[in-house]
Amino acid sequence: MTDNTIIRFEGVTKQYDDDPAVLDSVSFEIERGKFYTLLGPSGCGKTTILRLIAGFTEASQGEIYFNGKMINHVPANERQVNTVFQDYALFPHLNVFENVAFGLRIKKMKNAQIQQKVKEELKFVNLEGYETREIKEMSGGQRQRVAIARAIVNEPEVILLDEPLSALDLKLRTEMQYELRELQRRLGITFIFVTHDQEEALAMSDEIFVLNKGKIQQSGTPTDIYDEPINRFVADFIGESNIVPGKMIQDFKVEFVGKQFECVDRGFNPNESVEIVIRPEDLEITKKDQGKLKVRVDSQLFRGVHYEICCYDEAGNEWLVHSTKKAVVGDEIGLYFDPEAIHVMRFGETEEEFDKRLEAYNEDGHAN
Ligand SMILES: Nc1ncnc2c1ncn2[C@@H]1O[C@H](COP(=O)(O)OP(=O)(O)OP(=O)(O)O)[C@@H](O)[C@H]1O
Repeated sequence: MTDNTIIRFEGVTKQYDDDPAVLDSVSFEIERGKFYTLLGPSGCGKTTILRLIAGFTEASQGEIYFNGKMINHVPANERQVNTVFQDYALFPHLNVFENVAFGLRIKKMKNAQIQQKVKEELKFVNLEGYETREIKEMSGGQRQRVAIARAIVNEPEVILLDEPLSALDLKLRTEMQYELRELQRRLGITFIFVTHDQEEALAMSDEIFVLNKGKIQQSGTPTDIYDEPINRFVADFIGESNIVPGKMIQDFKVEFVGKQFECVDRGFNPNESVEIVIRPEDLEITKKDQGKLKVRVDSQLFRGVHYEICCYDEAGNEWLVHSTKKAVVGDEIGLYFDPEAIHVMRFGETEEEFDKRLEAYNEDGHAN
């Protein structure tokens, strides 16, 4: 734990009745002032983590700390957190000003002070002049900003955001991603953001926790997680991946599709079975005899920036390639990749073991 830790989960389990645990002994730390994202498929437990932090539900086991103090039994209204919900949960019968002022009125703040604070926050989220507007007269993006103003007016130490952008269309969603990130930087407070959209998570976060089935699969910066996924689930969930079975012959030598390749990984047992990941953008198309692998082009789609080319090797593995070069469906072509493009994953490795192996590897001067 560092001095900068604001929230800490220690072996937190959440279980309803006799059902399987929704969260299964989850431990993590959240540092002050950073943008965190909880990322994972529907039902993996993201919202449950937010609800536990906010105090809307209690842990079945384990401890939750806020600023070093155990808060398992502290009621929601005494916690220094505010939540922005997916549907914003604005009050439709109150105008913009009163929606933002709501929390301050409950705290019985003086009217003059409320006027000043609400005005300030509305300016902060670019809604100056909208004070008397009805909520139904506001667009999706504007409602979003009202919800954020309502959360920050209480000066919480942490803001929890539960899929706040999911109701917006793609263009507005992208705009709001920039806006939210910028807002977090200006405010300097901790944001914990929930999404099942991996691109959104990669674009916005300082740190990502990837969840599946009630467990944190991997935590790290967007580049850590993209470049060094810990297992098949993470590799598949974060971006598109080619994943094939392989064998680690010895340090820096791996075998897959019946061939041996130079790689940059080490620390495995000789001939250990592994899984290999190569990202589609790390594969280059060559003439059929000039690549490291021979494949047949099965289909091709133009995606604007690149072609998405689907190929199969002789063993029947699918290879997805992102290339600015066009291929011909039915042709045999070669695929070239650098040793650094090969990422080797160990079966059943825990995050701790994975981090240790990576650390040892980086200390040896093989940092990438
Ligand atoms: N009150 C409850 N009683 C029983 N089961 C619940 C309750 N609340 C949530 N669950 C279950 O807990 C699991 C995790 O739910 P949670 O809302 O945390 O998932 P999520 O990752 O946020 O999913 P989504 O992206 O769909 O919102 C789900 O299987 C859900 O059905």
